[in-house]
Amino acid sequence: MAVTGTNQSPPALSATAHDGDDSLPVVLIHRFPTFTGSLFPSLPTHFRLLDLLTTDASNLQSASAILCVGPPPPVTPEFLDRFPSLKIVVCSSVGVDHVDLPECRQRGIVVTNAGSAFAEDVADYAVALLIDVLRRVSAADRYVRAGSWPVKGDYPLGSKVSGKRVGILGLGRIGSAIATRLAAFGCQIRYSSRKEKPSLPFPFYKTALDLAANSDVLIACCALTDETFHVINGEVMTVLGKQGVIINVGRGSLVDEKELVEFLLRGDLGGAGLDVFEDEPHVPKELFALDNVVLSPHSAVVTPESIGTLQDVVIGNLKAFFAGQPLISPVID
Ligand SMILES: O=CC(=O)O
Repeated sequence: MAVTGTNQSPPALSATAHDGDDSLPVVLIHRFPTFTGSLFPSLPTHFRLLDLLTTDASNLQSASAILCVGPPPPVTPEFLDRFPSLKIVVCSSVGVDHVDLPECRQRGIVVTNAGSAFAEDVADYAVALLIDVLRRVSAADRYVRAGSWPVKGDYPLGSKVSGKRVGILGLGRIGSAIATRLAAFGCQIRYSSRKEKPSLPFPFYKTALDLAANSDVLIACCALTDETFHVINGEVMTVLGKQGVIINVGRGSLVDEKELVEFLLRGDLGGAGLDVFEDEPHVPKELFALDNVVLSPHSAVVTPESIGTLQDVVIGNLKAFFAGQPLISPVID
């Protein structure tokens, strides 16, 4: 999961990247050209920020730290070749699928992510999407706004949330926060994760297929890796069944989007709540007409209230690195 989606700007950030005090440690900012937002307000107090898009590359050979804001364009081997002294890539997102982790590991470059800075925000949003799809909140809102209520009468009933078997794909910080919330709603939680977590009271299923076969709703919130690419495929959708619902707050490519569109168009799935897509910001147009689908522009990620925590994590990781201390949220170290 991303501080932002693939190319969105985080909200409410307020100091632009700039050269600063020469005595401060240098941090290179890696961002999309379209990122017109600004950086965390107190970042320039601690570091001299050099924007990769506006700084002469020949000045950057000795830089040891990069801050990815976004996520930005992919951090590939070719990108890393430009920075021979690089030792750390700090990401403001939870998801780090834009970073070639094996390559970083091989080069001895550590990578950090946003840790738990906005796990609650994403979990809240996943629950919102689930309730919206099942109880048809957005669709009913459209019905009222279109003036249909007095003309066509009552809107069709939605489906009960309590009691639903909810399969969570990825029981990390976000998945766990979703589980806590939905358990309080009376849902029956089960999960699939890289590893079983025996201390948790929820049933564990080894594969997405087994999880889907035992769930009414599948929530994707795991990291996107080679192993989880299209982990929700046609076979998984088939066993989830005609009433089954898919919620995705992770990455678009966790779900085979073409298959998903086909299943929804044929009525072979009950619905979907999608905050992420395979080719953001482009969303399959076929979904626009479907009232059992809730679409959202990679908005689950963070709230202004969580930006302060995110800033602490980002700055904390950079400070720890320059001080030779343990990192706060290493993904590889
Ligand atoms: O999508 C959001 C994130 O990875 O932080």
